[in-house]
Amino acid sequence: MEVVIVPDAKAGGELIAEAMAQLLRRKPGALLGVATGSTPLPVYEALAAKVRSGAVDVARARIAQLDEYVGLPADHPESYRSVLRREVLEPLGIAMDQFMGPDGTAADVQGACEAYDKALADAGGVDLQLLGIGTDGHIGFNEPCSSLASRTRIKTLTEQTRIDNARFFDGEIDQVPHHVITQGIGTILEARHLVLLATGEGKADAVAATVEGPVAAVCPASALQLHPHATVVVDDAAASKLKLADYFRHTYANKPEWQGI
Ligand SMILES: N[C@@H]1[C@@H](O)[C@H](O)[C@@H](COP(=O)(O)O)O[C@@H]1O
Repeated sequence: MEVVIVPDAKAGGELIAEAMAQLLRRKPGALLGVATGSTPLPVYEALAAKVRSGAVDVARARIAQLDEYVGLPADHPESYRSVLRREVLEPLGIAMDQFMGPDGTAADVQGACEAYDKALADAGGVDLQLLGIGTDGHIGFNEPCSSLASRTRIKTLTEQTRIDNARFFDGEIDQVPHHVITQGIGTILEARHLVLLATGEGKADAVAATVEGPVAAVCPASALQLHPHATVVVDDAAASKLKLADYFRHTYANKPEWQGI
């Protein structure tokens, strides 16, 4: 696992957008796994700026969704499909037919989950999966004690996650669905490169448990320790509880040859 400590969210966004741009230059049809939440927004803004300036071409890029609420109509403004259309696809100029995600409105939810895992595999797998992290250490919507081998499936949100996400529903927790579909941890671990971005002091405990704690289902993000190419990008505030912060800073500053993350 590589830990990169950046001064602020904007620098983290730029670093990850550049990694995505390098991937797309090598592999124009790459499948990018994207996350929702506030944290990844600087990544999408930096990548859109690169598209506008001609630094990268996303004409053949494909986008895969990480998770979705169950029961919200697909055109609900806070369905993750709508959020990603607004925050990723439209700014990048990527058409919906280059987008894939689980169907949160399916009558057969388990069938939709299995179909999504198959669709990801049939698409050749995710090349780079961007992840945020919940205050309880969740990735996607894999809440604490999710199996580290889990596949895409239905999950029940914790009260804390519903409180955290109520801000997207006019501050009303009752509007936040209880159930979600999420790529499983085993599914996420199949992506070729995992990039987790965490910013702000509120994520410091979760980041410390992810990076320096044991691999344990109680902190689902700690599963990144099992992945051969995982990059954790954190700002100073989110890094504030890392015991090895000085080592991580020193290592990154002295990378012998800059090869991206
Ligand atoms: N399912 C999403 C996660 O993918 C995201 O990482 C998390 C943190 O969001 P934020 O970045 O807004 O803190 O929120 C939701 O639970």
